Amino acid sequence: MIDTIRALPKAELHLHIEGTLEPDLVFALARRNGVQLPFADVAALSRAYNFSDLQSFLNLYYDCMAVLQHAADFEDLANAYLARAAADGVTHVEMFFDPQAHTSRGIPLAEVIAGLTAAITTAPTRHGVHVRLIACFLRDRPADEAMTTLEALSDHLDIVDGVGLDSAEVGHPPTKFKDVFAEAATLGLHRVAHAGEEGPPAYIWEALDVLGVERVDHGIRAVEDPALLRRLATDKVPLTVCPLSNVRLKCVATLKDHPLHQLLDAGVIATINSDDPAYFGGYLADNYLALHRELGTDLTTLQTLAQNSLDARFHPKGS
Ligand code: HPA
Ligand SMILES: [Zn+2]
Repeated sequence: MIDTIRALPKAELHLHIEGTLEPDLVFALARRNGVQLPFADVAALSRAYNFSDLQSFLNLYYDCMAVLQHAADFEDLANAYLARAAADGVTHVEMFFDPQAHTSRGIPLAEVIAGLTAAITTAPTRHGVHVRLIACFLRDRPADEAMTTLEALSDHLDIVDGVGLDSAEVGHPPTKFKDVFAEAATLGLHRVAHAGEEGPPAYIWEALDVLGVERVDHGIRAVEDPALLRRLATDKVPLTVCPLSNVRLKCVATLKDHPLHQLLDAGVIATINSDDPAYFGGYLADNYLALHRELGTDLTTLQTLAQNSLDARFHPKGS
């Protein structure tokens, strides 16, 4: 089955490049950059991958980023991910990155973008993968900081063509970023937002109605609201669902409890994605395989999910 899954052409539309930082690369980059880590070795770090919720993951996710210092680190990180994605049959990635997680540590935005750009421009020939960037604002930081970040991003619209919203969801509703997303729309940027991962269905409505998002990241709590399911289905707003992430962050108790099939039965366009694969126990094909094994998702449905991911791209021709 894994070979059949890998052979399906697919897009990855919900992937945080910082979430592809594997423990061995954390230690290699720490050595290269002289960064002191609070973990003795790879095994000790791996043992910390036992999360109770989104925040417990975010704490480790931000800590590990300390090793990302120079453009070459971001380039190596992206190349390592793209090699794995290509092996999984990924042909197109709309890749998230978190500018403020780096600028707040004193790493210039230009350094981050230079490294990612180096990997992205060689990706079609090196990995057979087309890549675009979506810059996510950290929703637990002030909205005016997001606006300043957007201004800085406006110098890089050749490679960044969308904005998103991530980090700690509950207590930080989409409306907080109304003005930032309005400005992003004026700049011609695509708009997405994490909503309904831990937060309530009301946050998904806000993402749609206040931020004008074209896709919803996660969105699984839409199953609690029949009117919202009808809205997503009628307006054909894709959800970027991340099954292994939802289990690891305890948004669902087990994969058997995952609402994917309810979403599909309601006519919602769902796609499958790996979110932060280094932290959540699997890359894209692992997510498809886990659905098949544990949720009973049949091959026809897996094919539909893969096709949905291609249809939900912002850049259908891979440009
Ligand atoms: O799944 C996520 N949710 C919110 N913020 C994030 N930042 C990286 N991954 C995530
Ligand atoms: Zn995410």
